[in-house]
Amino acid sequence: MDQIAYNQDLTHKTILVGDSGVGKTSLLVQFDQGKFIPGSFSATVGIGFTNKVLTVDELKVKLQVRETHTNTHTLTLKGSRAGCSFQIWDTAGQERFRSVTHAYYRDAQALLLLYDITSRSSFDNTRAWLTEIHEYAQDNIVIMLLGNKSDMSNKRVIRREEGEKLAREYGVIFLETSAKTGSLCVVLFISLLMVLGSSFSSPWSRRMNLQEAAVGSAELMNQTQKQVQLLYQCCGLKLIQISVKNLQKQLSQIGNADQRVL
Ligand SMILES: Nc1nc2c(ncn2[C@@H]2O[C@H](COP(=O)(O)OP(=O)(O)OP(=O)(O)O)[C@@H](O)[C@H]2O)c(=O)[nH]1
Repeated sequence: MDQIAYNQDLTHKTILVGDSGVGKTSLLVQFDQGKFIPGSFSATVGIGFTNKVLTVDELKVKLQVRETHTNTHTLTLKGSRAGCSFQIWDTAGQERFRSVTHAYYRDAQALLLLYDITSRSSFDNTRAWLTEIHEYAQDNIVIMLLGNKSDMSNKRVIRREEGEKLAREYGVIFLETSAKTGSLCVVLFISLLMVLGSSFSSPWSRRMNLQEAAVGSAELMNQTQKQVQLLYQCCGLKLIQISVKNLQKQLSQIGNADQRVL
């Protein structure tokens, strides 16, 4: 395994929050492993590491997911040339872990707030989450509101427009995702990294290539392209063009994952 040097001072932290059961862990696992594991995640026994390499604009980055205590995963992205690292923390949604979650807010640069499109209460609770976020997080934190489980259209109770409206009200980015199908999971995380990475000069802020396993059909890729454009418009960053053809080509070359479980 490559030894990748990075500067601890440039660590960017992202946290996933939202009610219990909305799919935070599933979304992170989908991004990390390109798969969906149905059923509830229980307490992780021991410590696991997964490493894999993907390419963002010719920059090789190493992903590291660290599973620690109950439902808490850390995903670390270490840029080999960028000299920075990104960590994505998955928090437990249950009330009893809330004080632990608060501690993570303080030094996070980005936050993914999830609700479940089949659960009215999880959507209603996002307002309370947002209040809490504003209380504990940094003022300039990047927030994304995510309506997860978009694959369950027959059980949908929250219309997309409701999510969009709430996001507009709070001035945050909105996307619907599915940890099951992988819909937008990859682009979501990569986009977030790009948003966070925009504070660095090249290569993070240049044109990017996506190389990941979780995105499927051409239709989804078209949708992905549109969503990325939307994200960048929302974030005030320059529009980044992603060639669907190039993306398809790269997706077919997947397979360089280096996975290890201790
Ligand atoms: N159909 C469908 N099911 C999902 C999706 N995401 C998560 N689930 C299911 O929803 C349940 C809860 O998912 P988790 O990922 O454990 O939710 P969580 O938000 O991490 O929950 P806590 O750790 O308790 O905060 C599991 O049974 C998942 O399989 C999705 O996108 N689609």
